[in-house]
Amino acid sequence: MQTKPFRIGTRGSPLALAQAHETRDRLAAVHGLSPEMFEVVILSTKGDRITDRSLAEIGGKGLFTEEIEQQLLSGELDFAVHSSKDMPTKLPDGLFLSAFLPREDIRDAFIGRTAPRLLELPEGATVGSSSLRRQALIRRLRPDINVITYRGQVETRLRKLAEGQVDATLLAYAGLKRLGMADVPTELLDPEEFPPAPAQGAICIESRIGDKRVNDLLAAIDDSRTHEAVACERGFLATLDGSCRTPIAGLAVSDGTHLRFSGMILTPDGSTHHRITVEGKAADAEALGQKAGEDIRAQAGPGFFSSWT
Ligand SMILES: NCc1[nH]cc(CCC(=O)O)c1CC(=O)O
Repeated sequence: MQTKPFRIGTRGSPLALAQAHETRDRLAAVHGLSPEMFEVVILSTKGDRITDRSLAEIGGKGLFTEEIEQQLLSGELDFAVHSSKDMPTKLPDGLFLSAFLPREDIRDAFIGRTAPRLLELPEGATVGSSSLRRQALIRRLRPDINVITYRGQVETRLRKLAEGQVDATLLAYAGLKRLGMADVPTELLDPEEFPPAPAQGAICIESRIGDKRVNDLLAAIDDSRTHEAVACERGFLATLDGSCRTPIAGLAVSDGTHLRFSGMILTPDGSTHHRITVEGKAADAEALGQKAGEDIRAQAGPGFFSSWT
């Protein structure tokens, strides 16, 4: 039997730690293991160290994952826990997303200081968000709003808001709930009008391909519906060459047999957008997402994408 603890890699933010602890607790419970059989190893990533520039400026890909993946590949870690939303669509050779926890609420939360709802903000109000998707969606609904880049951990963003640096901000409701801050939002945005980022609200586990001992352990907590939904959303993102530079939204729902995906792409100024919906077998999740990506690309035409560069 295994005697050395499994080493779990995570970032050190309160949200990352909450996610790693939830994963550890689920694994311990399902396998009847003591929590001491899991050691949570905290690593700092480039994304944690650079907080004064937007993710798009730094060049989003792998910012929150690179250091952790190196340690997975070298065998320092057995697996890593991430927000699926932060994962590049292409992983390093030898690694894969082996399991997904049951998805949290997928909605974006609006936290308003000078008005409780996005559409009620005063003319010309300032909203802080570093996400190009949120920036574009805000501008689509409220072109008068001044959107400013706004990064840092959830706690930092809420402090800046309380200090009056902005009128409002947006955060994933999932993260707030995991931090015990479910009552912070003043509005939960309708996912039809304000669709989430691909993979929002889903915790994933990354591990080595072929590491049977670890992957068997992880398979026991994999939520297959979340796994299928995120595979579809990431297929969409990958086909559109998604990085943090692109305003892309997408949400799939799987009932285990059937899957339905809706995606949206916008110009960064929110003036133009396209939507797509596809349905099919849950088993074809990734291919369905890719097809949605190809179809929306054709629908939008090449002129649309010049706004992204
Ligand atoms: N690095 C940003 C990030 N990655 C995952 C989450 C939230 C949790 C989730 O979507 O699972 C957040 C913060 C936010 O968008 O508010």
